[in-house]
Amino acid sequence: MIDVKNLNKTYGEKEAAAQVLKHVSFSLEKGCFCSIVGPSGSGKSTLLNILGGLETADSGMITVDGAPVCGLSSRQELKYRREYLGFIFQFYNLIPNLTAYENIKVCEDLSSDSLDLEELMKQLGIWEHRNKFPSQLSGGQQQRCAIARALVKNPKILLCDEPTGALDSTNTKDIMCILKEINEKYSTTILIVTHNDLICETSDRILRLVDGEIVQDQRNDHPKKPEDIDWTGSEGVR
Ligand SMILES: Nc1ncnc2c1ncn2[C@@H]1O[C@H](COP(=O)(O)OP(=O)(O)OP(=O)(O)O)[C@@H](O)[C@H]1O
Repeated sequence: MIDVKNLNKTYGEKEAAAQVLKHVSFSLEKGCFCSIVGPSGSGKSTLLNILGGLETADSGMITVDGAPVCGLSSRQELKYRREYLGFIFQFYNLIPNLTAYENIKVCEDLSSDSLDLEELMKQLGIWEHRNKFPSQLSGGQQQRCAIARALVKNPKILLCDEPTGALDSTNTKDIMCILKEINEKYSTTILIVTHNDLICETSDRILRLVDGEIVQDQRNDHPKKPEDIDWTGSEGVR
């Protein structure tokens, strides 16, 4: 479903130039649950942002369902993002002066093929908090809202940048269970940038980046269920 070929990205110029992605290539099939791991500064977020059209690569090719998604016009790029992509970030990025419900509703309105908002909020356990503003919600509740916002338009690909990084172990477990459930129920392809090795254990694919290069591309034929993992001690691990 996602094909990445020979992706390169350099920040800065001349002496200050730093190549942060080097000849990155991989393919992911539809419904894959993939962890992207590696040391700080290895290029994980840059890769995710390029896949999400938030940044551009210097060279290389990305195709999704056989269609190129690099070098699109702004109109085509908007269409790609609307139809294909949902984003989840470490710090939720909810709009502070909208209620939980309104934060999700604005994204529902973007799609012609959206999921049922009330059902989704109930599934995520946040329906009773629908009239609260983000500042009145706990971190776990805010992240559930952010997940609902990303999911309501029924994206084919969910890009998650350290989604449990700000959460305690109980919420980490809950959020991982939700992401797995979504992956299985809707065959959503999920990519998670993380420093948490336990998340790798739940994934069926693990890409490891070091200094902008993929040094390991591993399949895991027996991913663990998040509910079977003891997440104690992994709180705050991004
Ligand atoms: N906009 C930018 N301009 C210049 N350099 C950048 C920019 N964004 C990222 N970098 C640099 O690119 C490198 C890769 O950054 P990136 O955020 O992709 O790493 P990461 O693996 O996600 O790190 P972390 O695990 O700490 O979040 C880093 O050295 C970073 O300083």
